[in-house]
Amino acid sequence: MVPPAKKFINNPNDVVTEFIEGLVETYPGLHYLDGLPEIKVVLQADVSASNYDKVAVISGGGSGHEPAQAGYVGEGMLTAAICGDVFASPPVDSILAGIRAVTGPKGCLLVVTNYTGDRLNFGLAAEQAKIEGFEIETVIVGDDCALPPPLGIAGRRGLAGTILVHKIAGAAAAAGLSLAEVAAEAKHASEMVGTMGVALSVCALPGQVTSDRLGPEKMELGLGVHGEPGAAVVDIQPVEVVVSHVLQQILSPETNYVPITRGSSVVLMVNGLGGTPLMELMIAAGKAVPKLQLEYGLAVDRVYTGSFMTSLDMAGFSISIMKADQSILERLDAPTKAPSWPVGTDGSRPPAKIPVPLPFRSTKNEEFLCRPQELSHQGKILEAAIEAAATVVINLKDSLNEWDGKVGDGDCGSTMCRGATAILEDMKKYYPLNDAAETVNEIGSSIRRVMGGTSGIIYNLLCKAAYAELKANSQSETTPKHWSEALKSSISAVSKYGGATSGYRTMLDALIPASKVLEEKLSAGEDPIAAFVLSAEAATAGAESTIHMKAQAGRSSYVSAEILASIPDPGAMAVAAWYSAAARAVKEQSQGF
Ligand SMILES: Nc1ncnc2c1ncn2[C@@H]1O[C@H](COP(=O)(O)OP(=O)(O)O)[C@@H](O)[C@H]1O
Ligand SMILES: O=C[C@H](O)COP(=O)(O)O
Ligand SMILES: [Mg+2]
Ligand SMILES: [Mn+2]
Repeated sequence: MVPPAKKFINNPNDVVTEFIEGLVETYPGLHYLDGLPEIKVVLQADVSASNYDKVAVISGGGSGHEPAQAGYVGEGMLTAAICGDVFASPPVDSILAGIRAVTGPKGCLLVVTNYTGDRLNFGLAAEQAKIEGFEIETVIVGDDCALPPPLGIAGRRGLAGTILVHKIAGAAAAAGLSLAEVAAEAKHASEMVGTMGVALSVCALPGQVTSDRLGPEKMELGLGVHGEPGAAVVDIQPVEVVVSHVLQQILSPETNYVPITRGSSVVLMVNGLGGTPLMELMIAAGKAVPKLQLEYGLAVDRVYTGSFMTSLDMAGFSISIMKADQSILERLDAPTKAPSWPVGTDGSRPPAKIPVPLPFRSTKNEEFLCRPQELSHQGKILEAAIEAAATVVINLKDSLNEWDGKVGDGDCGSTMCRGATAILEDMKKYYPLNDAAETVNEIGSSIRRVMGGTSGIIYNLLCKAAYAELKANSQSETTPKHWSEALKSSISAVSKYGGATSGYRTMLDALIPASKVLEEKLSAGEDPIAAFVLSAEAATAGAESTIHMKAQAGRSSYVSAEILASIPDPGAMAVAAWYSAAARAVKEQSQGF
């Protein structure tokens, strides 16, 4: 057994919480929303929703990119940062807690990196916040220039250019502008910046074994900040050659990702990915500036070199180039107290914890929900199915992480395991198991509480749609036909929001065949349990068939076909596992009667 990567950590599950604890001790101008362990929000110490007379600027995303995003919280930059687990976007409830904590009457701008998980979790949180009466605008940043168009529905990744967007939005908000004006400046900035990354090594996730995909002689060009494979693997070159290649890729007139032409003014950011010494970053910056000036005819007005948005301990860097005008330069130069923006900062002691503004489980749920004293026949079957499904997901954690490490960012198993563990705990406490619809709703709220990432929000959507369908149609008893309809409507919801369908190499490639077989067999009058078991076989076959699919959604869409060709989609394999375990459990449980 290869041991996990060596790290200065305690429990790998606690790294984000313990990072924030250290951060707020270090920078007294920052506070940590206290009270609920799942909610990891860092905010400006002196801001509360009731007294805030500026537009709040909120960002966030998966952790592992420190100092992004929490290190950019401070007057003149972000008002709050929502921290997800490592490489997994934060769940909806955390984002909502952050919005509620800092948003005043002028509203809130969400600056979101373009990842499926972030887009959907922040998107749903924005919808909910609007219902609660908040003014919300969202700007999505996708500055990656590594891959040429056409890109799948995942689009361009949000990379270090996002930090420049934060600064511009934060300065515009500090200047007293309205929400529409701040959003317009942020959107404009996001359209002016392009980024590309390179790396010598792959990052090591806390508690996981490090992959040695590159070996001693190779480097990767065009990668993101999550360790997923880059666009190309090449022999190591001198940094000067690497810099030339990166500049050419960003400024390519073919992709035309940024409207920079001879004579333009630009801002340069050379960003370390966590494991690159400042010496090497400065060498890269020193080569990039004269190339931009002499070879591309650009005026380089500002240079920022340092580690601004990392990928844990990855040895690598990215270069971002933003087309600058007077207004952008003024925003970048405006003062800020954000500790990780490269200027001085101050703050008032002592650091304190302040409570999360609103409980995320409504009091209605807390008062009225409890596990029934006596389970009905259906309740027992449901309990056995949930228990089996959750247990198998927990047991599959390492395999899912390993697959996701090859075709994604290595967190799928950890995210799924977190959800499954919460489901088992909450089920014992308060799932109303005799009511199938309400139980599905509660599974959704367990997921919403602890599970971020793409899989978190997708399962959240699945549960919401299934609940609505079951609630509308299964008044007294939930029949197999109701379940089949609920599955169909959850799949439609996931397709609607996530944009993927059959053949895109996602969990839908397990869910859709399962749903079809279930519906067909039930309509043909097949015994419902046999139909469930047959549909589980279809889920498994569907999941395995993803090995041969090109990825058109999610993070795998950045990964080359050769790498994908030997690995199944982790999300689909997870579905096959829990769905099959549930079918087996239902069969066994029913035979017991
Ligand atoms: N648009 C989408 N619709 C449905 N499922 C998706 C979509 N994008 C990705 N997925 C699923 O999510 C899984 C990855 O989950 P996870 O690792 O939690 O998220 P992330 O890739 O954001 O880190 C993939 O294996 C795939 O099955
Ligand atoms: O750190 C990663 C991103 O912010 C989260 O994206 P994801 O949830 O889609 O993996
Ligand atoms: Mg992730
Ligand atoms: Mn992942």
